[in-house]
Amino acid sequence: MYEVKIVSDFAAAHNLRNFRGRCENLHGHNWKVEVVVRGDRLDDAGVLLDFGELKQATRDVLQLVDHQYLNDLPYFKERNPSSEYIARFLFENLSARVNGDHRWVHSVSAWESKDSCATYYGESR
Ligand SMILES: Nc1nc2c(c(=O)[nH]1)N=C([C@H](O)[C@H](O)COP(=O)(O)OP(=O)(O)OP(=O)(O)O)CN2
Ligand SMILES: [Zn+2]
Repeated sequence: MYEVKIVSDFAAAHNLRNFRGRCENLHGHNWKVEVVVRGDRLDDAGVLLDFGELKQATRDVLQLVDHQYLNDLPYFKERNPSSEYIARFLFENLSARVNGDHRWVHSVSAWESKDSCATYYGESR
């Protein structure tokens, strides 16, 4: 099994509904995002997935959330824009772009601060 990982980031505002305390108020974070892709076969160049391609796919997906008020996005109308659900949103959108027969998005981690992170792994693999 092979694994590649890239990191990226985005900035956004949110507030957490039904959350006890100050996070119910409008505020923002600079999220750091880690994307892990796994697979069992390398291409003719000996790579699982070009880092550049993965970074570009990640940037494309991050455009959906960067500098947005996350609560306004349809995905977060019924789900709180917690780091857990943000990681899941990114995972689902990236999987649609990156997954193939021999490689798949394994996890997406959303670091809300330098010491707090949530990770989504998906359900099928
Ligand atoms: N599991 C999760 N816990 C929390 C989330 C989350 O997405 N998943 N989000 C928040 C809020 O976004 C909040 O903005 C975090 O605020 P902060 O004050 O930084 O949180 P802490 O209390 O952990 O900060 P310390 O200053 O380090 O105590 C909260 N929780
Ligand atoms: Zn927050």
